[in-house]
Amino acid sequence: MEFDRVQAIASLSFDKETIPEEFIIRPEKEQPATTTFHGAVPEIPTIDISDPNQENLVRLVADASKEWGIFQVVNHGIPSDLIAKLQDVGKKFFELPQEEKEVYAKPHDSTSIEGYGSKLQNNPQENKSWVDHLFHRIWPPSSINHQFWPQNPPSYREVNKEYAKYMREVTDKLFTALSLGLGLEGHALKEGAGGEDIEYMLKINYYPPCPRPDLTLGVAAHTDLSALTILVPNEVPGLQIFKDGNWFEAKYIPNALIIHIGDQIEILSNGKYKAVLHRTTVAKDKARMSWPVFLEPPGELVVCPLPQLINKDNPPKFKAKKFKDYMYCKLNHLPHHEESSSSSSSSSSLNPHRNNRHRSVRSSSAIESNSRLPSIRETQFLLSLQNKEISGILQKWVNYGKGWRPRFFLLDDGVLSYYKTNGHHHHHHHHRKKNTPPGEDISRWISRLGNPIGEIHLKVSSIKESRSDDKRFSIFTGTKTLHLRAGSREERVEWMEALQAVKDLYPRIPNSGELTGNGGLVVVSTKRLRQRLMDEGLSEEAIKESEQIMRDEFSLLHNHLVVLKQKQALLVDTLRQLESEKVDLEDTVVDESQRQHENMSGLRQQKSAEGSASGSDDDHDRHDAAEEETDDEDDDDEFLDTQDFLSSSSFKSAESEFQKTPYDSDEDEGPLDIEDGMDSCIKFVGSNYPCVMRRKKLPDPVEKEKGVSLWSMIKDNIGKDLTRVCLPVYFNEPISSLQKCFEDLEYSFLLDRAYEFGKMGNSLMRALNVAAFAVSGYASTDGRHCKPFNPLLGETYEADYPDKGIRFISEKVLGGVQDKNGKTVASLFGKWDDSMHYKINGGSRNANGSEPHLLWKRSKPSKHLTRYNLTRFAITLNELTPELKEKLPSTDSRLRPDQRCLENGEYTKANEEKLRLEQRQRQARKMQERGWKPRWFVKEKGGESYSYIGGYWEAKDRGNWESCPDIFGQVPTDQNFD
Ligand SMILES: O=C(O)CCC(=O)C(=O)O
Ligand SMILES: [Fe+2]
Repeated sequence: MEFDRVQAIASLSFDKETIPEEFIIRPEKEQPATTTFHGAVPEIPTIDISDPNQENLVRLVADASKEWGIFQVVNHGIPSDLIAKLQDVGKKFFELPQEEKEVYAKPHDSTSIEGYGSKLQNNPQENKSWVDHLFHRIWPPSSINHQFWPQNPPSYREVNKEYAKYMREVTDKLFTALSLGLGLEGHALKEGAGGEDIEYMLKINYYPPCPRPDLTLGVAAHTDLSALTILVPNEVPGLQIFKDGNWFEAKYIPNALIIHIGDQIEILSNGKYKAVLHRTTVAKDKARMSWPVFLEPPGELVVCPLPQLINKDNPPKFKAKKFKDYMYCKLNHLPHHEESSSSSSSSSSLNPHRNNRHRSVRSSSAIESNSRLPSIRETQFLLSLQNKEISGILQKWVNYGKGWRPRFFLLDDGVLSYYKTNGHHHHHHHHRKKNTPPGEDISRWISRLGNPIGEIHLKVSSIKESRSDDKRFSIFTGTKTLHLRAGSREERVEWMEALQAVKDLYPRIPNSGELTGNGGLVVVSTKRLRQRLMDEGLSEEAIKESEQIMRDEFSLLHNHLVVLKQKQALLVDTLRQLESEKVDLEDTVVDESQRQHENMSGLRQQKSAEGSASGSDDDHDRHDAAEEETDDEDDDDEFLDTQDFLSSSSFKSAESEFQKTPYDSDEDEGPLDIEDGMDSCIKFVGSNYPCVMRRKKLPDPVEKEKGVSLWSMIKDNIGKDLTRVCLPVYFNEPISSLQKCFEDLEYSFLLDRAYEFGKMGNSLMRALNVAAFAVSGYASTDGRHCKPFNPLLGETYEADYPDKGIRFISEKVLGGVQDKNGKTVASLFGKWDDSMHYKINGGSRNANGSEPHLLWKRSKPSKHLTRYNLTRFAITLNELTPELKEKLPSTDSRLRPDQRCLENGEYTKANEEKLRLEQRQRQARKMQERGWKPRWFVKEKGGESYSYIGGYWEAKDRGNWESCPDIFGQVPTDQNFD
């Protein structure tokens, strides 16, 4: 118990440089060190209430209450030695031994706030406040509970009684001035707040010295739920006022009283006077204290805007509520400040506090109070928070070559900009999680970053959290998608909150579906036309006809618009897709050009060939020559990746969730672990194949991935047909399309099963398994961002998988690979990238169908995930054992050098080889014109498909590959293909 008191905690941690975690304000950007305004501070109005010029006084009080919601009063008539005594006895109380103070502790079962205590943590996310307090009423006498009035120091009671007497006088003066300031009679506000029944609740705040005043707050941002608060502080500064978007420190004026407008005056004045949003900071080696007196209506009193202030132009802004209910709601995070139903709802739709997002207000405490719905000032505060800068480093997905790169993001005024980070900037980020350089003005710091490389207007963007990775999220701007990753889950929460808060400020503009919606209904009034024609004296028949003409014309026009609208929607979709692809490419170019520039200036003489797609000047020339050579050909060369790349559907899957979590399953599970959890009735087939040991991981990369010089490549290609650009291997996975074809057979056991069921005459199960097979091929596409190598003409791939009961041979012929086509039957359900279940329900829609049965489940992801995200099965496809190497024909994908180099992580060589092979392939068309034919397949007569002519496995058995061309060889001569 004792150690719950902040004072006790402070005494323990006094020598330390830290404070307990639960006191530290999160997010960091809300800590007082970051949020306090430094510089020329506008001063809270100070008012001399002894001013005999009543009019003047009223104006000052009213102005201050409207603009600030707070002011200081001097010459208030309370003797300064009484104030000194009040402070002295309060201080002495807090200096009593802990046990003695605990005598006055607020009883646990008490519904009142009276007593000695510390702010309770309402929930674990909320931080604790660096303050202890004592509450007790001091007026009216009937409300006083003396059990909470300390007996020690002995003069405590007397001094407080005396103080209460003076308080009443000051209170009356203030209420009068405030009432007159609203054009009301002098007693109006006091009466509205309870008249002589107003309760005076004294609070003593004791803020112990704090080793880290920069990290915590005494009292978090709040408005007081009182009508008025009259406060005396000690000399240690700490009260802060929120005004015009900033937290300003209130100046300490000895002997002045600080007057806060509370929620009840805001309500009574129908919003004319504003409850002030305030908070307190703490000091490093001094105890701060304050003595607010909260003037509160009696609990049963219904508080509502004063009727005198309400008229047609001034509808009530607040609902009537008993004070005790208001207090209950505010203390318990319930809506307490709803606007009256007659007032416009537009401001509440702007209310960003609905989701209780901002901790500083969430943990607000007037009298230990917390609010869900904010007062006007709180709302302004929240709005300003959202317009405030929030910044930090996020990992941004750049492209397939570069992967994730750190970028500095800055959210300011609804725009999220991002910048390159380098050099000294990095340095800062290591220090602080939220990356604002310590002690440095953020705007100055940002100006050093240079121009942003991108800007996102949040009001038109949508944001989405990744479900599989708790650090990732994406922003879709309508034309491009940014994939981002925060440093931690908490950081993502912060970003999401900030981004969402900004978005909430802009009400959604409905997608103009009006044209297509409403069943295409366009209301055309012919009333005026009819009137006009009638005036002309036309016959009813003619009028009707005219009306019909008009309607027909409108209908045509409308249809036309609908079509246009649809076209526009299509275009926008296409644009979005293109844009996101383009942006990725552009990012690469920007990155590369910058790097190139740096290289150039650093190494003036040396032409940088580092990481370049070609290794030397010669290569460049050769490359150019090759380009020129084919420039005049109007063929659509299918061996150049650009086109495929730009339209690759794998781009779209970048938006899907990456499967990055390493699966902690046992690697040595048998090949049939996929059948775990499968119904025994369908487990019975396919398990009698031999076990073959295959590799479980790709080789470790030889080279560290370094940027391929995409710039030099693009530079060389400026003005050329984009489809002729050779893209570096970074966009590829170390698998060819032929191998990928075989990958579709990963779950071939489904076909085996279908076959078994067919044999048994169970055609339903047969169909279900075939359908599951059709779907299963898609399971491996998850997270596969790279495209397979486009096989060279004549390239082959064999897969001998006795462990699956399959032998597979493929060859690149002209024409594509036939698509698989699967139709799902009604009783089959599940997710293509996860599992399929079936339910036998006889085709009826009855709810009493059978239990769902697992038909197929995707294999567990590999433990050894690389950036290619290959499945366990895919990892085996390009494996080349020495025995196999001896037996394979020279055309096998496994022997393709660029692909092999990529798999080994020899990127430079892989790029060189890819370039070489693609140049060579440009002659493929010529080869075909000269009558080149596939080796193992023949085109079916009158059809587009090819069929196997046989002989491959036989040739393999004989080890006779004489008929196979050296398609990957070093010397490109046409003869090789003849
Ligand atoms: O300590 C102060 O100056 C202000 C305290 C306060 O705002 C409160 O207790 O409601
Ligand atoms: Fe307060």
